Amino acid sequence: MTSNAIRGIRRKKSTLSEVKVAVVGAPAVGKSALTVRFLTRRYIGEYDHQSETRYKHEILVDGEPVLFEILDTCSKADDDLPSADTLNWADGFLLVYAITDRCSFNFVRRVKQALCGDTPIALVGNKGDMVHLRQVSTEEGEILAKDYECWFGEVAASEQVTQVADAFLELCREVLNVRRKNKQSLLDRMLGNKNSGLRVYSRGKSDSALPKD
Ligand SMILES: Nc1nc2c(ncn2[C@@H]2O[C@H](COP(=O)(O)OP(=O)(O)OP(=O)(O)O)[C@@H](O)[C@H]2O)c(=O)[nH]1
Repeated sequence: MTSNAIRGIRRKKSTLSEVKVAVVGAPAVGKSALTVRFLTRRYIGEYDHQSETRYKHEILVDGEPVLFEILDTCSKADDDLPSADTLNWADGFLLVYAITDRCSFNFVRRVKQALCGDTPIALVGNKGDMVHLRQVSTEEGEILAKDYECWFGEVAASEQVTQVADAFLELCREVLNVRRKNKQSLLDRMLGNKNSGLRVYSRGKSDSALPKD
């Protein structure tokens, strides 16, 4: 292997961002269907699992290599919110409800209340193919997302590939953005502190305008 190739691999490894995402929502909203759709592009109608599942997946997001860790959570009841471990583990949350299930919409609101204010989230209304059974309007989803200042989309894991991937990718972008901002503000604070003893002097018009004595 050439030294250039080795350097390339080293660079790639060192720039690989890790993003941990938890997929949360009420029972049977399609969390597993969405996760498997994103990871494999396939739809698995009946996905029987009794506990949460964790996946690792490497992809390019806007040209940047990202190691995605996805936690497909498993809620057993409508009042079964994600554990403190999950809340602490994830960098971002895909909040999923089913447009056919009003209770699941209320569920994501309760989850949001349990999160810190600036936690990256994306809001997904799944089962968009079942409009005849709709209980939550698109507008309600949009209003909630506006309130949360987050990405929102209605999707159908059963029929769509790109739209489902978009939800995960948008969340990933948000995690990376927040990370960059936090890094920058930390840097600013450090530099700000360092410079706090310095007086900024700039020569300008005001110099000559000062009264001379
Ligand atoms: N029509 C329709 N059905 C869907 C869609 N997504 C999931 N389902 C169905 O909804 C049911 C629940 O899907 P899951 O993916 O197991 O849901 P889940 O949220 O992971 O369920 P739990 O892990 O038990 O909480 C299954 O019967 C799926 O086939 C969708 O987009 N459209």
